[in-house]
Amino acid sequence: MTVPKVLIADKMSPKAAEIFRQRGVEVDEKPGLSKDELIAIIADYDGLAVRSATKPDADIMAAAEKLKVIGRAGIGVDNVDIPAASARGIVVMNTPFGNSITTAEHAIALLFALARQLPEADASTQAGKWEKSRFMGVEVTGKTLGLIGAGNIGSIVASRALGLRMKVAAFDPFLTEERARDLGIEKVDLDTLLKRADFITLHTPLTDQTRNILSRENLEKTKKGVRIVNCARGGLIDEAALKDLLDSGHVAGAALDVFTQEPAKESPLFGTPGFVATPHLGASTTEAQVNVAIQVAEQMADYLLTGAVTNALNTPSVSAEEAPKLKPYMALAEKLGLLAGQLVEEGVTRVTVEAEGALAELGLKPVTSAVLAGLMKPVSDSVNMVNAPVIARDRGIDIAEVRHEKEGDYHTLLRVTVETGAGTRSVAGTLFGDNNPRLVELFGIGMEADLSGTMLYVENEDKPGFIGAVGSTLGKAGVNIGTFNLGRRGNGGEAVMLVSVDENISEPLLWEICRLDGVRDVKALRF
Ligand SMILES: NC(=O)c1ccc[n+]([C@@H]2O[C@H](COP(=O)([O-])OP(=O)(O)OC[C@H]3O[C@@H](n4cnc5c(N)ncnc54)[C@H](O)[C@@H]3O)[C@@H](O)[C@H]2O)c1
Ligand SMILES: O=C(O)CC[C@@H](O)C(=O)O
Repeated sequence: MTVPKVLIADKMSPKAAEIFRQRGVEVDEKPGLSKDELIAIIADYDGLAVRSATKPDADIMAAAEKLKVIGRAGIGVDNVDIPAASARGIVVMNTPFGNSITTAEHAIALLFALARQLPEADASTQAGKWEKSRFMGVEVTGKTLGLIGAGNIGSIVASRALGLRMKVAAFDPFLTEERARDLGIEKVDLDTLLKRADFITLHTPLTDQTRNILSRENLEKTKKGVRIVNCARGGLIDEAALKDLLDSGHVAGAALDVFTQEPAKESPLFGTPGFVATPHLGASTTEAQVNVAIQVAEQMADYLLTGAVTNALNTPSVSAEEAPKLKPYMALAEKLGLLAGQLVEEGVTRVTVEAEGALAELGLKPVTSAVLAGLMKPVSDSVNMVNAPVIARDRGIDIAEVRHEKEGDYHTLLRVTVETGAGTRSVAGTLFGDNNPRLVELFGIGMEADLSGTMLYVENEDKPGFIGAVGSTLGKAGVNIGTFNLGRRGNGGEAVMLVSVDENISEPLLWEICRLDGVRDVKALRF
């Protein structure tokens, strides 16, 4: 096995490089590369670790021939083109909890900075002005904090605000009444929040639904004298409207850690009374940076070395404990998918993945991804486990997963059923000795086969002399037989054979077999 190689492309705690080396992953640290410089070297790397400065886009990924994983040491992945990564089979992971406390603390720090005008008071005092009467503040105790987004960071902010004896009203469409009760906060709609809040803090990702959530219209609906904090993402607030409302005195204060354009080297907001700015410092504490560096390096090393997937945004998670157990099933799943994909002739409309026995106790999502990757391999060169579910969905293929806790004839079984306009066909396999994938059922006919190399598939009427005829046709063509695997639905009924051969099967040879008496279908398969 070759040693995987990772590039750390942004400034990161040295802990990340230390962990990669300890885990046996080669690592280069090159923060501050331009896009062109990154494109020039990225082909060498299996992993790319970034914060927010590097923006892995489709151009960078097109040059990244070996890249398997992009790790974001942080939460927001808006700097990574996830669809482009998925299309190339690159796993994108983040570290969703490593900097949450730190960012929540920054939001609280900004809340106090606004309540007591700390930056302006500091500048004035250090300028020798001693303007005691200019800086009249407000207490936060008893005030209402309007929380937009009550996920990881929002709920930490809520708990800190409750500790400060604030009341917390949250707008988050995914917040349940039960969770709100557990957090000790009130779930409200956005208009109620805007009307009631003395302070507003934003903790949502930037999406089509949240972009401009504090639009001019919504800012105008806020309570006069409101103070606003944004430690989440630029783009959530209309910055021009915020400037106007600060100027008019409707908004008493606003603190932004994040901006629509970053780095924000200039802004109409700069210098506005009541405005406080920090340069995207939400996650910038020693503790948080060590946390995210350790997490991203561990997760990327796990994936590159063992296949374990944690906190991926474009592929299902596989724990380090499950990864070795799932590995042989993934091989079985891909082979069964590949078999089904080569045997169906019409567009697939539905795929059902059924697990029986031991497999039913494991996570099925990665197994389904492997089935789909195998299924679509005959029609796509670039399909893999990461992009297969996306491609399948884009093609309108309906996917179902079924678990049967009860063991059947085998201690573990994977069945793949494929529906097309021409009907439904299913194949099933098991693991021999816990490790060796074997086909055990083909279109409902019991048959054992090791799916590997080149194989001849023949569907025929069960009649005497047929097997000999196939054998001698292959022999005459100089094709050596490895194994002969047979199955039939009953004496004289439908029969199938899978013959592994040492040479390629030419088109004329296929035609010759096709012309044998009783043949219904013939195919050359590759595994
Ligand atoms: N300033 C920084 O340095 C910094 C640091 C860390 C995280 N962040 C940003 O903070 C944000 C929140 O992080 P998190 O870890 O709490 O994320 P999270 O996913 O745990 O929480 C986000 C919450 O937003 C809610 N949400 C989604 N759409 C919404 C909508 N239309 N209206 C209201 N709520 C909506 C979700 O339901 C979820 O509860 C992310 O954008 C992240 O990038 C910034
Ligand atoms: O890396 C950083 O400094 C910012 C991280 C932050 O924006 C995040 O989304 O985690």
